[in-house]
Amino acid sequence: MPSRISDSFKGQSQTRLDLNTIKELPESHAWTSSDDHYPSENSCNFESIPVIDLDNNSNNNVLENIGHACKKWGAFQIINHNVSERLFQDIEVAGKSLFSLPMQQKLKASRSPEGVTGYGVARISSFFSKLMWSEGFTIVGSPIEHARQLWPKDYKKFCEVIEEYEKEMEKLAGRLMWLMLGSLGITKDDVKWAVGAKGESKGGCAALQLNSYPACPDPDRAMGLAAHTDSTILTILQQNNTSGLQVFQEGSGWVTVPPMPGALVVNVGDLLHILSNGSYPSVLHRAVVNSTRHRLSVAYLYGRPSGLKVSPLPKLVDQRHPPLYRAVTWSEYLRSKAKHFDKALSSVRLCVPLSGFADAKDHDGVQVG
Ligand SMILES: O=C(O)CCC(=O)C(=O)O
Ligand SMILES: [Fe+2]
Repeated sequence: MPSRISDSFKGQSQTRLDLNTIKELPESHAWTSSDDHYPSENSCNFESIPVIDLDNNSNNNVLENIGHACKKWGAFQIINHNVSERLFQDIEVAGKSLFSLPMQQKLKASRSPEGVTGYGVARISSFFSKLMWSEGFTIVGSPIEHARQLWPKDYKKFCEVIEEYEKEMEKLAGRLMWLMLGSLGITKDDVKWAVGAKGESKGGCAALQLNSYPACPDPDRAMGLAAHTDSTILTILQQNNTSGLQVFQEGSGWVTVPPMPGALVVNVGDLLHILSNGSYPSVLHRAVVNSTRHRLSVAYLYGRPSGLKVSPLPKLVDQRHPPLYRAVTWSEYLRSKAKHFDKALSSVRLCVPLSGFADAKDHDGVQVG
């Protein structure tokens, strides 16, 4: 078992296999039905996560809809979020230009064994015996260092797009956090650490994760990204008009989140589950692959400055609702995740709610990333 978060990033050499050119699924990537959450396990498509219109002028009840979605699903899609279609196109072009580079070039920007950023296999790979059908690139802040290694003469456009995308996502993530907390009756007065001296939202700490899933010769036996929850407050995902994301719902199993042009997927992460004192489930999700289309996804992973403690918000705690988790800093939680993986939440848990979890389940026993 790895003991530090960086340990879970190891395994760079496996990325030398170029998934874009392989014609037959190698044994190393062939999941078997004895694996937890086998890729072709039944998925249900009747009902999926709600779509919420963020347009301030529309008459819908945004707070109520968001609260309901967070409690029932831990995820929802948003439209009218004010992020331009042009920026979606730009980030897609930037991601595709990165992943279509020759393998030798991509490896120049490899995540180092101690590092967090750069090119490599899925961060959760070390917890599984089979490899995943994907490659990724993680960015925190400016990507300039790695971009220079990838395109020594021509890295500026990539950096500009990434930085613009990060800026837009930071604004949107702050807005979403207050909406998600707001529907629990939490205001800025209740969360002093998230508000600056002038009442503005203090920026969180975030990472941008580009994921590439090449078309796969045997998609029923391959896994794009195995089941996990995010160690974030919330995640905002763009899934480039190609289906692949699935969320787990007790009773329904794996539910496909259909791509909608221009929409973004928002999901609750482990830190918001803790802040909400268990009211919001941090949804278990995964990405499956297909035989014809390359899929790119862009995840904005929104957390907290690493030294700040996160604990159940006092307003959500009373005699009938004792605090379910102890206070943890983001960095402490990430270390716990790297070590305990699917048991990270229970490693900081104080007790189980009297009524059981509001969410589908406690995540013990399933893979969490
Ligand atoms: O590609 C997807 O649909 C999911 C990506 C994801 O879950 C992640 O990057 O954490
Ligand atoms: Fe995720």
